[in-house]
Amino acid sequence: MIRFDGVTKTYHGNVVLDAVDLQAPAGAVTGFLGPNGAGKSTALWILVGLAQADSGQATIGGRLYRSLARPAATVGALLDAEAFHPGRTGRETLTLTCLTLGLPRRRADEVLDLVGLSRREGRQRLRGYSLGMRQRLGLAHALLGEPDVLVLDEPANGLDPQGQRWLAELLRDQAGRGVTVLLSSHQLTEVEQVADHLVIIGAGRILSTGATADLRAAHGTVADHYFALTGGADRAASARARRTAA
Ligand SMILES: Nc1ncnc2c1ncn2[C@@H]1O[C@H](COP(=O)(O)OP(=O)(O)OP(=O)(O)O)[C@@H](O)[C@H]1O
Repeated sequence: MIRFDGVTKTYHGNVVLDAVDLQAPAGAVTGFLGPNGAGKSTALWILVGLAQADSGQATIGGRLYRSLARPAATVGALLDAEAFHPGRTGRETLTLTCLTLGLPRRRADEVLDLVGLSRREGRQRLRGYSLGMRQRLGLAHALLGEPDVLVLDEPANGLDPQGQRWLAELLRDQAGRGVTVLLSSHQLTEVEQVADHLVIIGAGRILSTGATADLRAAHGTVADHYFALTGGADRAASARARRTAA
């Protein structure tokens, strides 16, 4: 279970997250939707201890990330598929993390299989990977420690339609095993199909939360609901930017 309670974050006087409350339950996929600059990545960075909240807290199973006893077995994160060294092969990248975490080297091959990267692709250097292959490697990396919680920032970026379908099945399978999946994305239709719950954020504020089926029943399509909410959030963001510039 992931919880945000009153998380506020300011960068250079701009409020990027404004008293954000959010819950992502275990055994479910929670889609985290919002326009560019809404604060999704900042929220995920705070959750995994890469950025500090000014106030409030984000917890995993009731604990701050930094106080988790076994962080890699608890949380798998894919925040930036470009973060790995381009000169290493996919398998080397995974094996290095296995060694760091005390996992058997064979786990690297297991997760390569799980994300559909072949042995030959595993031996390729990352500078030769397509964006879709890098996303798959990032997912493999997140899955190494068989975590209870998956935190994924735009994992479908660069995946072709088959890749997106595969990702949806992987996430449903993980949720079916009791994993908490928090998935940020811009891809409304794809997220709507995979997510049990949706959280919509705009200009740093939570605009809507609920079960996907309930939001659909109440608002027609999730896309209609999203655009009705975030059109206003865009205007709020522009107004704030103008105030900051003035
Ligand atoms: N390290 C930082 N320093 C200053 N401002 C930052 C920093 N990180 C994020 N921001 C600002 O915080 C706001 C929210 O950015 P964030 O990346 O969290 O949004 P997002 O919803 O993930 O957007 P996108 O969908 O484009 O990835 C933006 O205005 C961004 O410029």
